[in-house]
Amino acid sequence: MSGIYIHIPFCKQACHYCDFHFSTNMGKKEAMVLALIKELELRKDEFKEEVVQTIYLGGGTPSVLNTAEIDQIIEAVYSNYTVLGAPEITLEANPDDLSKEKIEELAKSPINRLSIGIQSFFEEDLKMMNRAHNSKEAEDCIVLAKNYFDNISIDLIYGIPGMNNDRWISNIEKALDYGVPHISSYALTVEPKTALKAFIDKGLIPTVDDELAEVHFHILVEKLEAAGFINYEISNFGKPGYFSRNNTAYWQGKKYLGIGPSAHSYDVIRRGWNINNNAKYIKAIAQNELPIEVEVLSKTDRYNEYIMTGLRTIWGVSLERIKTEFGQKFYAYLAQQAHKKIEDGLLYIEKDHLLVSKKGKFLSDGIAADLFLVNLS
Ligand SMILES: C[S@@+](CC[C@H](N)C(=O)[O-])C[C@H]1O[C@@H](n2cnc3c(N)ncnc32)[C@H](O)[C@@H]1O
Ligand SMILES: C[S@@+](CC[C@H](N)C(=O)[O-])C[C@H]1O[C@@H](n2cnc3c(N)ncnc32)[C@H](O)[C@@H]1O
Ligand code: SF4
Repeated sequence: MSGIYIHIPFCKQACHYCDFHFSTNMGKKEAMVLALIKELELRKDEFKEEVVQTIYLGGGTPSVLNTAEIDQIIEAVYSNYTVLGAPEITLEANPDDLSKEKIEELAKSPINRLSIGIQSFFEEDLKMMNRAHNSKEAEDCIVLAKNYFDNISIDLIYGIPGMNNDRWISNIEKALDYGVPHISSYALTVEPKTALKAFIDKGLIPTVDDELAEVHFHILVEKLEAAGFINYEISNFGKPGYFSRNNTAYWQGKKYLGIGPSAHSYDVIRRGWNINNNAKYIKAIAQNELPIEVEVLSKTDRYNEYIMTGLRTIWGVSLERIKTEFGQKFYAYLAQQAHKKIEDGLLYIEKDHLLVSKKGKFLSDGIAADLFLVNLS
């Protein structure tokens, strides 16, 4: 099982909180599509033993591409890689791009999973975050998309300053009313060098309140679980049969190739990062150079990575795998570090797997960090 991630580095406008790589200058869109296709060709040997099971167009905003561009990119995957018979092919889309015509066209393309960046159904939140869509577009696009796509996910953000519990509950209830089978939901994070950070520093908007985010997270888990969703990863909830195969492969440590500026790649022993500059990326690819920085992962890096991702998921960390893949020294260290957290009710062991309890869930990244190793190899 392996996946290909393709980063589309353009957005119509910058959301105040976002530090992902994108440009609002669409002038290079055509050249970028050609460069992405060429990178797919240049890197095909890295995946010559692999069967691609998921293709994910993320961003940035992939829905700024027209369907001919989307088709060309997916075609380049098929012509250079071995692709499973029925792969999951996701497109991240923003509501303001999803007109009826666009959705109809997308439905004719190979895309079979639509991940829509709703974030909130409320005008106040959307304005505060500087989203390009309004609340009507947020609602209309789901109704339209449901006529053409079965596998739909929406993204929602919580812990937004000014968002009280009632507004957050309404957002969740609207998502449930629309009957989407998958929801990804993130706590608003204040990233350095974003407009959000500058506004908070100047006192123009209240700071993001961690306690509010934790309350929102627990409301989210309770409501979605009651509605039949499984919280299969801290930020991801799916009805049975609708877990994201792409994300699941990441969390289970499968290989993936990241194409496009800022995309990262992983092949179990190495991690690669593409340059996060559109002009430099296009120039390098045109010269048949891969603008990628590669880091070889030590055993300790791989252990830390497995602890971090494993504890975020319902599959947990396999103690057997720790013993066989990393050895007795790693296992003994983990057992010793986990002991206190098990006593405190933050972690538990079930069927030889270490898992985060309900009490520990919101804190899972911090709990994982306490189990990290620094220098064993
Ligand atoms: C990078 S966006 C790409 C997809 C699309 N452009 C969109 O906005 O939905 C993927 C997800 O990351 C979320 N995200 C980005 N920065 C975030 C932040 N600082 N805090 C919480 N969520 C964030 C977005 O809101 C979105 O749901
Ligand atoms: C994991 S995705 C959000 C999940 C998604 N809404 C879904 O369909 O379930 C969040 C963002 O992570 C980023 N991302 C995912 N894989 C990446 C990769 N290999 N390289 C760079 N960015 C990546 C993209 O910006 C993407 O928008
Ligand atoms: S959240 Fe999505 S639309 Fe907003 S700037 Fe980031 S990538 Fe672009």
